[in-house]
Amino acid sequence: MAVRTLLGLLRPWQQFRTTIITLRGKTLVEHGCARSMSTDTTTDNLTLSLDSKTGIATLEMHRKPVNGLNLEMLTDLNIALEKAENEKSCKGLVLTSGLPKIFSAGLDILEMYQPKPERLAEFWRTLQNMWMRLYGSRLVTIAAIAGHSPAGGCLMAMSCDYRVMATGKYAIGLNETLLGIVAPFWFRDTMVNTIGHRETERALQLGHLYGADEALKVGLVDHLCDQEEVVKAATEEMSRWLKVNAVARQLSKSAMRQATIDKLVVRQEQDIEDFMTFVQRDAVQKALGFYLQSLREKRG
Ligand SMILES: CCCCCCCCC/C=C/C(=O)SCCNC(=O)CCNC(=O)[C@H](O)C(C)(C)COP(=O)(O)OP(=O)(O)OC[C@H]1O[C@@H](n2cnc3c(N)ncnc32)[C@H](O)[C@@H]1OP(=O)(O)O
Repeated sequence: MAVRTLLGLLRPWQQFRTTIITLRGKTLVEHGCARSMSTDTTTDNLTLSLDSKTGIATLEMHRKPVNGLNLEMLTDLNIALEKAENEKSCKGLVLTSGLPKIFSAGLDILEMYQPKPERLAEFWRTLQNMWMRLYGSRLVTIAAIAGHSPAGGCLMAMSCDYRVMATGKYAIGLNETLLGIVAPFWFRDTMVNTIGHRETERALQLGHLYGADEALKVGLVDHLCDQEEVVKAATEEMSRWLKVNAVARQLSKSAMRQATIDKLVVRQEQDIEDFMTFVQRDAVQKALGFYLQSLREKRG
């Protein structure tokens, strides 16, 4: 009972580790690595490694074919982010992809199409927790985007402190309306905080996917470079951020972001209910089915 009361005082994402272990009984494959201070972490979906000299961790997503965010991938992301956060020597995190031409295709649509209600709720809660953890991280977070980054992929990138994107034919943005769905309020808030109200309003209604040049112009990304240079450029930028007094920087970040996170904290359960009601509507299921079909047909 005492433990329960104590857990109740913690923020949802602080409770997460306990939840994962209790609900999913999931353990990660861990192995020592010469580069890391303690251990590196590899799962089917990602690798987390820490450079002990610089204090910079790299979180590389590699869930084939497109880094679609399903429940297991989101769970791994939460565990990896918590691990980096808790490692005292870790100061910054580069979020990137090990797959060619893809940062992340966003949410795995199969999680939302013909879903099982229990899993659907857990999926959404795990996504909420991942966003709160990443957006509110004490670490300097930089997204190294060397590929497409629609919807949930764009959310992850926007949740970082800085974005480096590859020049080329890649697209980034919140394209939910193209699927016949609606970006939830905390996706929208994150975009407003990144590129401003008017540009977000336009982008959301149109489901606009920005090319790299246009994304730079509106401030959706901060720097462009060649595909091969993306991680290097992110790491170089990181060293500039790490020169700033960490406490002052963290307090400034929190002053800018905490109110946005708190909006979801107080509405987390309602948001899960809203999501479940919306996604299970016949019209939405139909639209998702058409969209999946169009993706498959594109391949021929
Ligand atoms: C009130 C509150 C309300 C709340 C209401 C609900 C709010 C929900 C918010 C939603 C957020 C989201 O992120 S929704 C997800 C949005 N994501 C997208 O629209 C991306 C769709 N994908 C693409 O555009 C492309 O795949 C892209 C990423 C550019 C890569 O193109 P490529 O040519 O390299 O690859 P493809 O051949 O297209 O894809 C390879 C395979 O991966 C599959 N695939 C691609 N993206 C996928 C995806 N997101 N989920 C599942 N599967 C996907 C394809 O079907 C193919 O499957 P096979 O043919 O079987 O091999």
